[in-house]
Amino acid sequence: MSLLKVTDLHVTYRTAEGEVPAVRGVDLSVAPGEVLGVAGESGCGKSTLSHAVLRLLPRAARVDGEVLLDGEDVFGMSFGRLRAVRWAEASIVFQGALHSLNAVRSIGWQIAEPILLHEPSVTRREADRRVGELLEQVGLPARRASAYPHQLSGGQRQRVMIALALACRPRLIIADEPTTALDVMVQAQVLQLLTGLVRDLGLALVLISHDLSVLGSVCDRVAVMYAGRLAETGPARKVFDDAGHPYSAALAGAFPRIGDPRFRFAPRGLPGDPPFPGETGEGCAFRPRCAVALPACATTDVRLAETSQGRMSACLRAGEAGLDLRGDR
Ligand SMILES: Nc1ncnc2c1ncn2[C@@H]1O[C@H](COP(=O)(O)OP(=O)(O)OP(=O)(O)O)[C@@H](O)[C@H]1O
Repeated sequence: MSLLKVTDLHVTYRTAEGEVPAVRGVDLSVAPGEVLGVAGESGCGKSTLSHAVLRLLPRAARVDGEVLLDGEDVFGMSFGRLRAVRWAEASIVFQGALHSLNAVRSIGWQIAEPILLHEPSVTRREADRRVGELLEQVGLPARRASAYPHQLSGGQRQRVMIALALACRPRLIIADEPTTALDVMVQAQVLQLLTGLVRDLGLALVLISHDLSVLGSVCDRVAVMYAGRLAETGPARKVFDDAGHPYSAALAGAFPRIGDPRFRFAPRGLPGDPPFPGETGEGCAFRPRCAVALPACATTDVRLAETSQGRMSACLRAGEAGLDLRGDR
């Protein structure tokens, strides 16, 4: 059974310039103990999707569709229930969270705060004990609780963010680009730690990143997003190694990895930019940047469909024998 189930989610921002359809019909599910990656370039709607799941969007956002958290309808919850659910059942690590720790409070104080707020029966002493345990779980000595954020390295602060996300023992964690500010080695360590904890504790994790190679190595499944829709979903490693959509193929080739024979010469990069929401036009939104587009792609609105067991793609050419979806760019 899914812990998180998103069905036909649409999010449109109302702005002075008009409507911005940021998410256009997304279906996702995540099971306990599973790590789902959501990949895509900036502006594809990843953050909007993750904020919609916990109803954290601004008032100007119109939301349609259904989000079930452990079977409970998130959009139908009272505000009281919603407050109880955030942190305690689902927590989110925001993009740029590394800089959002309070500079004048010890990290122990900051981790204890949500515990004391959400669990009124917990005493200060019990909260401090849990803070120590949480720090050790993320590989920091319990005595570091008295440290201030400036006394920690970027990687250590990121571990604190993970301890914070785990503080109220949620069943779902959403992490939006949690390690982008870190160097590659520390990034890998922190993601291994986060995904390891999630699997050991039987939680569900939605990990958002523009870097498909990172997701390919730490996630169970990935969903690749383009222009507010899913372009492809499938087992993470398979999508990275053998993409079933030209956009995933381009993303997989866009980030060099040492030792990977695909990058013997140079990463291929991806020319152009994603379309502005609302300016996707007719046909496939990726078509103007696609190296293998056919004339039919200009008029056919291809929806996500199964291409093989456990894999789905929204490309007319998916599954065509012998075709390299990266094309001859
Ligand atoms: N509050 C808002 N009002 C209007 N448009 C918005 C708002 N927030 C986001 N958008 C637009 O919605 C689209 C999707 O943005 P979103 O932040 O969800 O994408 P993203 O893939 O997470 O990118 P990034 O990694 O840069 O955050 C973008 O075109 C963005 O400009």
